[in-house]
Amino acid sequence: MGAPQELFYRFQLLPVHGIPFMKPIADNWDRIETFQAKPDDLLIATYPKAGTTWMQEIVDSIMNAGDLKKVKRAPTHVRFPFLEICNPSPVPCGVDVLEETQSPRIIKTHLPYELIPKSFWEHECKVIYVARNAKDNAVSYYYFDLMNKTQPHPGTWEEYVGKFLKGNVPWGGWFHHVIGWWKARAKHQILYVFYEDMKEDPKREIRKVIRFLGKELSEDLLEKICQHTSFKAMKENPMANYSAMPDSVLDQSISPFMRKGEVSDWKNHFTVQQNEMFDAEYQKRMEGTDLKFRCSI
Ligand SMILES: Nc1ncnc2c1ncn2[C@@H]1O[C@H](COP(=O)(O)OS(=O)(=O)O)[C@@H](OP(=O)(O)O)[C@H]1O
Repeated sequence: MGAPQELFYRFQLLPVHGIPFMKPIADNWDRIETFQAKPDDLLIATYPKAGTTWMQEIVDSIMNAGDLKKVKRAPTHVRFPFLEICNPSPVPCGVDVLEETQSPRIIKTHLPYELIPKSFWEHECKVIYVARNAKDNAVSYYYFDLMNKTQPHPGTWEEYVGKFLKGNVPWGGWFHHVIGWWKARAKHQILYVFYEDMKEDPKREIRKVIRFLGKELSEDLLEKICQHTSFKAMKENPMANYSAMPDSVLDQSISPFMRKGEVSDWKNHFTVQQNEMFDAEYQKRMEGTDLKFRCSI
């Protein structure tokens, strides 16, 4: 990105239709809301830290039929424009980058369902949504907020658990996000994938993505993609591990972007009391939905 260090600081959160966003996103909301999608745009939508980068690498590997030279052409944040991201000038906003991006475009977003620009639905665009259990998602987001110098500081873990449950974090609440996109499956072409399923049987989940994209790949290529998108391979791949981002934005000496990549790491962080409080709130907020997560596999 090459932006001068002083451009980046921890942005305040401002509400957009009741959802907290970092100030540059809120300031540019009109341009994001009126973004014009194209019919062959593919959205990879997630709550932050749910497995976006992993799915991006899988989709790019499929689209390039396992040609890893092509897949390693550029870092993740260059290969996949981030729809709503906005930084102070001269760093371009996602909507500006997208205007210059050739189709078919594969677009990253963390927007909750109801804030997706309407043109995506008018063009019946496909969406791959990745969801991760709330406890591991919270732990991953906590470490990310420590190392991402543009997001509000998370405070202590104890403080952060409360903020996460209240949805007082960038892109708002986990419950609202995962349930909103779950319900949206009834109306749109959405493949809803779980991080825990990807960990349990990556080949099975990659096959689902191949089918959803209308592609056919040999078992050998499937194996190759599976290897290339393993946590170990991605952690070592400079085009997938965000090492191309300057330390002034992502300080990987605080916490690596490819941190653990596990299910159940929450058990190393939640106290018994925090876990009971979280479970009680979880039960209330998930009541009435048939959306089920696994906190261990
Ligand atoms: N290949 C693979 N396998 C398993 N896990 C993986 C993989 N790639 C990324 N990750 C883990 O996903 C977490 C980052 O989430 P996102 O990519 O959604 O982050 S972001 O929202 O785009 O910033 C972050 O999770 P934590 O390690 O728990 O923090 C990454 O390590």
